[in-house]
Amino acid sequence: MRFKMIDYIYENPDVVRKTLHENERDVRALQRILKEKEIKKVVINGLGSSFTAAAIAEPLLHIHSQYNTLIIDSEEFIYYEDSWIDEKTAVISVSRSGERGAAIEAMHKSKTKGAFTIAITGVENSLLAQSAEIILRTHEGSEIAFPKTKSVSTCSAMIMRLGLAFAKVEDQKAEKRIDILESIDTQISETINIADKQILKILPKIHEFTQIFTVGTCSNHGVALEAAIKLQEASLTVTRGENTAALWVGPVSAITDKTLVVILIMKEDLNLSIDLLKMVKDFGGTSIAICPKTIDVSDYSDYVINVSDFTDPYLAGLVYLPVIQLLTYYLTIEKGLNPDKPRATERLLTSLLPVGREEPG
Ligand SMILES: O=P(O)(O)OC[C@H]1O[C@](O)(CO)[C@@H](O)[C@@H]1O
Repeated sequence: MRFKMIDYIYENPDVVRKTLHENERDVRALQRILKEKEIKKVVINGLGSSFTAAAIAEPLLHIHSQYNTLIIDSEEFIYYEDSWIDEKTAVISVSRSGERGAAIEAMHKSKTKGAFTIAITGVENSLLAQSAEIILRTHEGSEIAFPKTKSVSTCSAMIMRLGLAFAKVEDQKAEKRIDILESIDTQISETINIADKQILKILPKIHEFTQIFTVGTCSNHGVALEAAIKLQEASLTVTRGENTAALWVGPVSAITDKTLVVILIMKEDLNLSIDLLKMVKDFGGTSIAICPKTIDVSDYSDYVINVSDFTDPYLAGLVYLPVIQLLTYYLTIEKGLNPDKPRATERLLTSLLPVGREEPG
């Protein structure tokens, strides 16, 4: 049986390109508004995958945005609102559905404190969209699968674009990255085509692990966090997402022969990743390295899945993300589970949706 999730994963390149293209004018307008309002701080919040979409873009925001930036889970808004939210703050709430209580509440509270509010959402008439001053709509189209894939990519690309828009005029590197981002859909597409075949080849050997660790650095740290959400939501496999170094300094001790470690590797973290791969072997675990063909870790890793040759660590998360999505899809169906509607869907939605609201398709 073919599930919707795999089609959605294949739509990634198109919907990322469309989202960036359709919002370009609004992004430039927003750039001016933030200047006029003399904004000093930006607070980005979301829940679950919408939070990890922001986490993937976070390193880029930290190096380019001229505004002090805080990225938090919407449920943690209460800890920061007194010191971060005022009339010089832009609050960006991210929610594909636009129907998550905490993200909407963060927006309402921000408004009462005079902050400027922006929604990144896929649904134009959602509660979140209704409560924001500016809406940046993601263009993933319909996504009925409960564990989201293409909309995580569109939200992340949108936040990356904003991070670059918030750069100072003289920031030449930001200009270059805008160009790279504009054509990143081809790298995403190439990656999906390569990785899909490679995952299918190794699937019989990797589907029985009961514990998974996913790790990466820079934008791939956010991808590792997203992998933990996705793999648990869909395949029901206990998964921990970490920064590569954070797994290496201690938690690596929990690895056993039941553990699969998925390491997202770039040239910047190659040495660290090789050290970790060696440790995984010493502790009896099994590893998958996700990296471009230009990086050869076949001596250290049990399996390798390739991404396209992409060399920007701040944008790379968008290129590595579909590999995690494909891995989730195949591990889920291999277990005989339905990736579009995991068993907890109804129960979770009852507590996630505001009263009287429905999950958009
Ligand atoms: O982007 P949204 O619609 O706010 O959803 C956030 C989270 O809610 C879910 O849709 C359900 O938990 C997750 O898949 C997602 O991570």
